[in-house]
Amino acid sequence: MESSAEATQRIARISAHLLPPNFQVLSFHLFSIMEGSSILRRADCRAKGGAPGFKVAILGAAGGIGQPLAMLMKMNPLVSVLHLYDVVNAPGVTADISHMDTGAVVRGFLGQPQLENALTGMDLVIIPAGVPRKPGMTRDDLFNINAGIVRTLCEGIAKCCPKAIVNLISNPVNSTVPIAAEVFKKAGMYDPKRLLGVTTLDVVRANTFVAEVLGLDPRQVDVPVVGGHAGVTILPLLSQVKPPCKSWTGSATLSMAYAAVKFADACLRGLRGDAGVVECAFVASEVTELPFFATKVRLGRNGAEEVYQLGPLNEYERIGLEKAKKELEASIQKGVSFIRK
Ligand SMILES: NC(=O)C1=CN([C@@H]2O[C@H](COP(=O)(O)OP(=O)(O)OC[C@H]3O[C@@H](n4cnc5c(N)ncnc54)[C@H](O)[C@@H]3O)[C@@H](O)[C@H]2O)C=CC1
Ligand SMILES: O=C([O-])CC(=O)C(=O)O
Repeated sequence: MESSAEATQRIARISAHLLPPNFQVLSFHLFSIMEGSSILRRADCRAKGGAPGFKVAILGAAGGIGQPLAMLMKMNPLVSVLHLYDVVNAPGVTADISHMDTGAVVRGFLGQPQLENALTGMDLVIIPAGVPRKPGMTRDDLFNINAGIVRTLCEGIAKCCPKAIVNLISNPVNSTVPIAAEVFKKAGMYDPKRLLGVTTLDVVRANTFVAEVLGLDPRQVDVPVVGGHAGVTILPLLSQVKPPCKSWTGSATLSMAYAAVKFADACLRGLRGDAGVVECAFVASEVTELPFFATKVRLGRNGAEEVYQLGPLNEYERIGLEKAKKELEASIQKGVSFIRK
């Protein structure tokens, strides 16, 4: 099989035939630099021609969600710099993604000693780091491992990019968001608008399933999903589905990466100043008596600039809401106590 070095030389030879003579020298020069250099050098080469845009870091970038998420963010025209951090395999994933001929410059960061460099200067930090569920586990079973991981990563954010918008994917989201909030409070930089638990997968799923039942294009369906992101706390408001209607395993990685990108893109459009960017997210909230709750939020230059009320609920949804709040309260408290203990 052709090695990557051989492939690079072959592409260089072909390009040289296709390019005008003055570009041929440049082409060989560039390819020899690329082949002999480190991953970081490759990224720096491209940085000179990099597109304007936002700086985004993915923490846990080598995982089941992290890899497709990194690929999709590399394709996002709003991203100029993409930092890929993980405790394993970050260089390999970075090398692979960096060969995509899109505008964003990609840089890889491996292990705790490189966390601060990964985070410095970032506008948006997306966190899919941590262990996923295995069959038979609840999301809360992940708490013991993921709570510590999220704490460490958020301490890094507090130090290196305190103004960044944070999209938290690691489960259990109902507890990891309160953990992040407590870490940020301790560091004296907590801004509730900038911390968002990603519940987009619930919306994406609800849109897809409802569209299937109604025979519609899922892109035309909008199901608000409120509450939180676990069991009974996930409350789709089917009475508020748009367009209005009369009737009605392992852990996700690819659809979650899609959902994470949909949400991150909305955050970046908000940062850019676009009007009317609205998504569901698990945020600090006064919509119920609980300190955090997932509802529709309007995303702007400062993050979640407006948190929307629930709107009218039917009887079924009101009962669901009470169940959701009970479980959510315990999960939030568990996260808060983890840091305050
Ligand atoms: N919010 C949501 O809707 C969803 C959340 N999830 C959650 O996302 C998380 C990740 O899931 P997968 O990607 O499938 O898991 P995975 O195990 O495939 O990937 C996790 C990655 O995190 C890395 N990691 C572990 N400790 C780290 C640390 N201290 N710093 C940086 N990276 C670290 C691992 O090396 C691995 O590459 C899980 O907690 C899962 O439950 C999954 C699906 C949906
Ligand atoms: O179920 C899991 O463990 C992963 C997750 O949050 C989801 O797929 O909604």
